Amino acid sequence: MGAGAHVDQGALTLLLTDGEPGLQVWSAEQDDWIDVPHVPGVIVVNVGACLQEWSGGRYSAPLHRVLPPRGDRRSVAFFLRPEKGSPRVSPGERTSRQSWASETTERHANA
Ligand SMILES: O=C(O)CCC(=O)C(=O)O
Ligand SMILES: [Fe+2]
Repeated sequence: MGAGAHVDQGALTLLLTDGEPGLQVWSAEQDDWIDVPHVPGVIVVNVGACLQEWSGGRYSAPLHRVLPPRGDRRSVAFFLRPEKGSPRVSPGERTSRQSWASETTERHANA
């Protein structure tokens, strides 16, 4: 199954993939999608919208997607994130991890 362009909602995502291609990350520099290489045994660490917010933008949550795979594709993701619906304090405002993720995805889309 594929996944549309998004940023992960939480703080960190740890991802194991099986080598079947599909995962891509957006490169503003290249103005294009880039395949995330599969390296056996390597765990992909992805910054999510919460960590971006907490770090004041020092770490940025990358826009990524998963193309519909041609064959069987399996991935295992561990999401480190605040409990659903729990409010988080960011400088000056109170907002939820979901709205950070939507805002960040939107910002990427309009960049
Ligand atoms: O399956 C993948 O490689 C990534 C999935 C993903 O981006 C997600 O679950 O947030
Ligand atoms: Fe994701």
